[in-house]
Amino acid sequence: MITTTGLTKVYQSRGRDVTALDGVDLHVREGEVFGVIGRSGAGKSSLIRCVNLLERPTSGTVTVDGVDLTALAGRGSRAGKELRQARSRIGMVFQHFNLLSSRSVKDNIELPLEILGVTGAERSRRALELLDLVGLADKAKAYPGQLSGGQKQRVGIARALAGNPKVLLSDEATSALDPETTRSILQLLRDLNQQLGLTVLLITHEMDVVKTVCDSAALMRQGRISESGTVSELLATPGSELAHELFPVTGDATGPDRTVVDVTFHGESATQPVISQLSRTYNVDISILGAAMDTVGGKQIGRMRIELPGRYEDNVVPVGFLREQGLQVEIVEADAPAAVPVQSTEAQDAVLVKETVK
Ligand SMILES: Nc1ncnc2c1ncn2[C@@H]1O[C@H](COP(=O)(O)OP(=O)(O)OP(=O)(O)O)[C@@H](O)[C@H]1O
Repeated sequence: MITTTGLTKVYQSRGRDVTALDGVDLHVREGEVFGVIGRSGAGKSSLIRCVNLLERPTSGTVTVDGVDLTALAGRGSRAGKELRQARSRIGMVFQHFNLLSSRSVKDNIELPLEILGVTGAERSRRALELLDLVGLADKAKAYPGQLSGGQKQRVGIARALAGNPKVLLSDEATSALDPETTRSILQLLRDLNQQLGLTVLLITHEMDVVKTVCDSAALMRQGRISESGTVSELLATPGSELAHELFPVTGDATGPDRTVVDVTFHGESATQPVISQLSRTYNVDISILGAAMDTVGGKQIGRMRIELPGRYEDNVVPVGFLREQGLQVEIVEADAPAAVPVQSTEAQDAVLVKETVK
């Protein structure tokens, strides 16, 4: 639904170039909630603003629902109209809501429809329908100043949906809200995604947002996407930073000559009693050093750090058993908190582990 290729944005600031986006390739599938996470200054806002051409990319392309927006930009007044039409199929929600304080809630929602030239009666019908959809049917006549932050954001979301968009862009939509209101707004985005088949691209600096609502995620750093994929793919990627942030586990070996293993459970494997099977099959005592279990997109996913007696060389077979159960397995280096990715074959395992585990 959204594809960017080689997206680059260079700002001119006080006579020097600031590269905010440095060749971003992004692929957001139809109907998914896709989160881009990164620290302040990573380029997230630039990315989302380039996706709907609020900001003109320096180079690269943006395609939304099959339309190359970058080709429409800058082609004079006719192309401007095409671009405006394409943009009306992309809703945007802002961190600080951007509501007009002098207009009622209903009139705020009608604004984009006015710009699109929709008739008064139709505008009114649509605004009331949208207010109902976001749970604010009784606030049509209220003014933004009379609403809570969460209610303002609901109005912002209703306004973003006025043009019947297929895509919703969310620029830190919950950053100004308290945790409980954040949850309710994320739930609303999820409901809209499912009810309307809406594709949602959101940017955030909060891992909890990704965990709560996203099907897929990308990590952004210094204007680049350093990793991306569905949550399941990320969890299955050895050494994935996002996976570790989503499911942090800690715990040190209880002594020398121990094998510490991070095991990730998702899908079917999450409900199988693999640890007790492992213990019984190989007559090995297993200690749990740390664990994080959660539900993501309705699926149970989790990560556990376990310890087996003996060095890795003594545990190649039990570790292989875990892999055969469909689990993602990473051997943890003795002194480092982060897991060391282990390659697929046992021979590679041994080499890598010898290099990293003393
Ligand atoms: N209009 C601008 N002019 C000059 N530099 C800019 C402009 N907008 C952004 N930048 C710079 O581009 C880089 C990326 O900024 P951007 O706002 O996209 O990051 P971000 O990840 O959204 O950060 P934040 O969460 O703090 O908004 C930063 O170095 C920023 O200072």
